[in-house]
Amino acid sequence: MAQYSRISGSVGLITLKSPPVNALSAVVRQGIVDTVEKALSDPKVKSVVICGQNGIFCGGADIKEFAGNMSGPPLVPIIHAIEAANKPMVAAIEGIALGGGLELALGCHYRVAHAKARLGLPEVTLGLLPAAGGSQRLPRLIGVPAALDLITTGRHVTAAEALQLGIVDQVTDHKTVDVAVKLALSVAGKPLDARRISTYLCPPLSALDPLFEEVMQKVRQRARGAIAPIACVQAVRAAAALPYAQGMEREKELMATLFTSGQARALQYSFFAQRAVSKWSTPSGARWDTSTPRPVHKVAVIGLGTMGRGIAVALAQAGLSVVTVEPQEKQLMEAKQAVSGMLERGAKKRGVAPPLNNITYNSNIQAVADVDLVIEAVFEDMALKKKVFQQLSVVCKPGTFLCTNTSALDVDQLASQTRTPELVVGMHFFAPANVMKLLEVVYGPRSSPQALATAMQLGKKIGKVSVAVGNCRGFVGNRMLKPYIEQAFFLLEEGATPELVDRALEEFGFSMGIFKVSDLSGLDVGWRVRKGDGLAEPRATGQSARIREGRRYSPLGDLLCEQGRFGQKTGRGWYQYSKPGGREPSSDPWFHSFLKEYRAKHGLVPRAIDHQEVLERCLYALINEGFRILEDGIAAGPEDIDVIYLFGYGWPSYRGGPMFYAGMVGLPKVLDRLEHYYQAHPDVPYLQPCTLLRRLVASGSPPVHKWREVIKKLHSQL
Ligand SMILES: CC(C)(COP(=O)(O)OP(=O)(O)OC[C@H]1O[C@@H](n2cnc3c(N)ncnc32)[C@H](O)[C@@H]1OP(=O)(O)O)[C@@H](O)C(=O)NCCC(=O)NCCSC(=O)CC(=O)CCCCCCCCCCCCC(=O)O
Ligand SMILES: NC(=O)C1=CN([C@@H]2O[C@H](COP(=O)(O)OP(=O)(O)OC[C@H]3O[C@@H](n4cnc5c(N)ncnc54)[C@H](O)[C@@H]3O)[C@@H](O)[C@H]2O)C=CC1
Repeated sequence: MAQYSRISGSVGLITLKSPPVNALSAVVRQGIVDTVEKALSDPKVKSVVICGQNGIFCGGADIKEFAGNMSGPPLVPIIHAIEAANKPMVAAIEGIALGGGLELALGCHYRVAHAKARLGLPEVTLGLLPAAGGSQRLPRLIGVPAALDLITTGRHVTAAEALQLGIVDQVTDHKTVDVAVKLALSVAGKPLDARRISTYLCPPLSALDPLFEEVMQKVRQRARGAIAPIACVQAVRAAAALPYAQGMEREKELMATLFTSGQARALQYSFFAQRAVSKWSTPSGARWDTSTPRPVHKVAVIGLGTMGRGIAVALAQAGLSVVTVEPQEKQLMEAKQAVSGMLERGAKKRGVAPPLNNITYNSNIQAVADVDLVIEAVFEDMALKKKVFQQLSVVCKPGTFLCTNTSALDVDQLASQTRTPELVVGMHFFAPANVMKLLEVVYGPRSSPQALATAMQLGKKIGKVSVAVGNCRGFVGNRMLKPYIEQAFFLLEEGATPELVDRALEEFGFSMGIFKVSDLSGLDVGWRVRKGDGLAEPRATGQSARIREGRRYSPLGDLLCEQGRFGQKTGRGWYQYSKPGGREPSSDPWFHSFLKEYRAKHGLVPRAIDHQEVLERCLYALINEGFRILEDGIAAGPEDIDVIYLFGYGWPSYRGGPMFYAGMVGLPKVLDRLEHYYQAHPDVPYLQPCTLLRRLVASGSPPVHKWREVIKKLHSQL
């Protein structure tokens, strides 16, 4: 709703009231219509201030309404009426003015912002464009280049930047409404024609066509198949080229296409999924709202390799005190230099002082005696990790939470090395740990709700999207990756090339295909794991090299590693590079003839493989494992899996994550294709459709937000 009052004798005050972010729901929009009418018809009122309650101006349209039938008065005529008003309208922006919230403010004649406010048009991140006049008014106000930047990226700007760009007229540290009222009093009765942004012409540009061509090319490249950023450019182009009324028609037309698109549905699902995962629960009944985290001020990081360095940086940047331990003297020195460099570069970007003093560097584990929480990041070696956990259990003060950054090992086995297994959880970061947003927080059977709550809270504090997951080999993300990679290897055996597989995946929207990713992260990583599992050893004579434990196996990755081809680091892998450490992959004739020989040796007759088969086999195998994870209760719901893939594995955001994508494709189709491929490859158990998928299809393939009911039923029957 919106509340109306008259203050300082002649100022009408309209307050948006719709917690938590004063979104523009149908009721709020109706409230604005009614209160604006009241203010304009009251002869005592000479000017009007619009603000939001609880220090928040407005978070934009109510995104939940987009999924249903939109009712209530539309926003565009409301904003037109505000702009056309014959009394000055002033927006008092506190907290946020986002999307429709900023568009509402742009309809006002004046804008005052609090110094801590953030403003932006983030519609593109929801698969939309600013269609309440934002794409037409912003370029008229601040010029085409700056508007293009804001609208195509959706980035928020601070009040200071907004002032510099000309979005707001005034920034204040004081009470924003008071300052806005003062301004409203001072401009009462003054002419308003020059304050109506829709009447402006965009600031002239000398070469409009080349500018838009260049921007479009850049945006297309960055969008990797997303349609909203392209539509945003087209809308701004209309603002630059057409009179306002025609520009608005174009904005409406473009929005109509986006509004009903699958991409918009996926991105809006992902917005709510991100928020849903913070409301975690476990099969044993622990929940986010009944578990109290303990405050964490001082954290230890054990092992300053690739991961330990990034984790230490993320912690220090969030203001935590960090104690690092690295026994190798040379490694310690190198790490100190690398960490300081990362902190300095990060601080320069953010315009703050580098938090170098937040970190101490030690070679002795005794240094961690007084920390609140430890994150172990030593080599992926169970025996070593066990030893470290035994030491930590002795050295740390009572009550210290002990966390491991293992990517796949059993968290419970590590817990059993300590005297306090209830304080042990996994905190699985992703490389580079100071950049990647995802954190899997892994609870074992003995982890206490408080330990889980504390790790989740710490994740939030350091800016991660944290997802609580159960303990199993590879947890959620890496467990699902295994069948995906395996299918890619099998496709090579059957006739595909790394180039073909990668192209199919990149056209789907991944920034890199699986073979390029493998070259980047190093083939030796998986090789070591397979060797640890006894899979990568050469077979005794008579045993097939392509069968392990009764299942199909591809030794292709192992064979490359035996040749010293570890990917980018050695300059050779699935592709070739100009030098060790080179970044640009190119097709490698050596690999192609090696593959030919390999197929001939194993009697494999290559066949033509198309993009559809690549996508179906790789992605459906991964999705099937996702269903198994839900069946096993390792992830609480499909949103958890989707968020993990969106933030940790480069899944294209406009496809909503693998489980959402399965729903979009249609569960019966996914089931049918898995059945087809399993029939063709009965020695690949990952392709056998799992019970939950069958059960969902049998229940009429409900939408993704209803899956939890089916999962619950399935669990109660097991
Ligand atoms: C606001 C935030 C920055 C706050 O962040 P934080 O404090 O971290 O809190 P959160 O946990 O994120 O959020 C708290 C709580 O609030 C919920 N929430 C937040 N924002 C919204 C919102 N806008 N709508 C609904 N709910 C919201 C959030 O979900 C949390 O609740 P919980 O899930 O229960 O925990 C941050 O939240 C944020 O960034 N929010 C999103 C801001 C945003 O993106 N705003 C833009 C929205 S889109 C918009 O404004 C567009 C318009 O206004 C255009 C209007 C024109 C529409 C025209 C439609 C006509 C189409 C014609 C097509 C015709 C087709 C046909 O022919 O049929
Ligand atoms: N590299 C990656 O992309 C990811 C790795 N991980 C996991 O993170 C952990 C660390 O991996 P990386 O950083 O890649 O390894 P790394 O090999 O780069 O670094 C490991 C570090 O641990 C140190 N170390 C060894 N024994 C130690 C001890 N007893 N005490 C203190 N430090 C000791 C080593 O000297 C080395 O500096 C592993 O469990 C790995 O599986 C998790 C996510 C991603």
